[in-house]
Amino acid sequence: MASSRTNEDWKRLITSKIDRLQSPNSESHNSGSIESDFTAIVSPNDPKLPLAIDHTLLKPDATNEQVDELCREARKWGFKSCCVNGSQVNRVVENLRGTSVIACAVVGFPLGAGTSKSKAFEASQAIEDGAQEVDMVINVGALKSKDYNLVYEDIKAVTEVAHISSSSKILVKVILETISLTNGEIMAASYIAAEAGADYVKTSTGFLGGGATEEHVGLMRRSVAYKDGDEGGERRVKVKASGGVRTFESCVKMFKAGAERIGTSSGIAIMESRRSDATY
Ligand SMILES: O=C[C@H](O)COP(=O)(O)O
Repeated sequence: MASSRTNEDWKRLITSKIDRLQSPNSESHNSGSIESDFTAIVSPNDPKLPLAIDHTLLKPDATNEQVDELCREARKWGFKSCCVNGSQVNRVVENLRGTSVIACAVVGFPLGAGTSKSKAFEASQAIEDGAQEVDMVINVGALKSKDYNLVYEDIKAVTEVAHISSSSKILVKVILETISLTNGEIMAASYIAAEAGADYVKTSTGFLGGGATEEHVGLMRRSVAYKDGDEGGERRVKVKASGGVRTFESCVKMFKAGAERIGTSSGIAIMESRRSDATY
């Protein structure tokens, strides 16, 4: 269903949202408790750690053998998912059959500049192939043009496919590409994603350098906090930190800032820090 909001409506809503978030005395400023299943993790030996990690291989020249290895590693360590490009979803699903590790597919990746219809189709194909989570890139150019309705419809095209058309609910993570955005744009994009039914807002593709920062994760967390409690007290929109998260210490920082999922191509290095049994 098309949004009944115009770009002017969105501008008003976003301005009021940002004003509330920036006001030190407002309820919104203090909302968005960062307590989660993962904030208490102080050791890489904590069994919850791998459940927060999307084990990721998104480079364009990834071979079948590398995808198989990714799945072997995910099974060994018990990661939450293997995150891959669409053409590899079938292979990942076959590799992970009978395990608790799920397949996650990226959509509109890494630029996010294609059409909403193509993103929706890509998502539906990935879901048909067995993906249980979909990570889509927003239309960054539309956001910067303040074409908020396009940004919303673009996300909605994917959340509708994932939440309505499939028999089991597929989670949608919305990649903002924070390195390209101002703080105001991060708040606006987080708010629009939450309104469009996102399950997570995610920082980065990892393709533009930079990546997740504690500041951006915290800002995203606060921007979507207004949705908390909508569904039986469950936190409604979560934050995934991705791009440049290479160490256990970095994971801990992201959890403390409000992330409840980490996307990383360094999952093995992170898990192998178990040897030291360090606490932070
Ligand atoms: O979605 C996850 C990112 O692409 C991973 O980025 P990374 O290679 O910097 O860990």
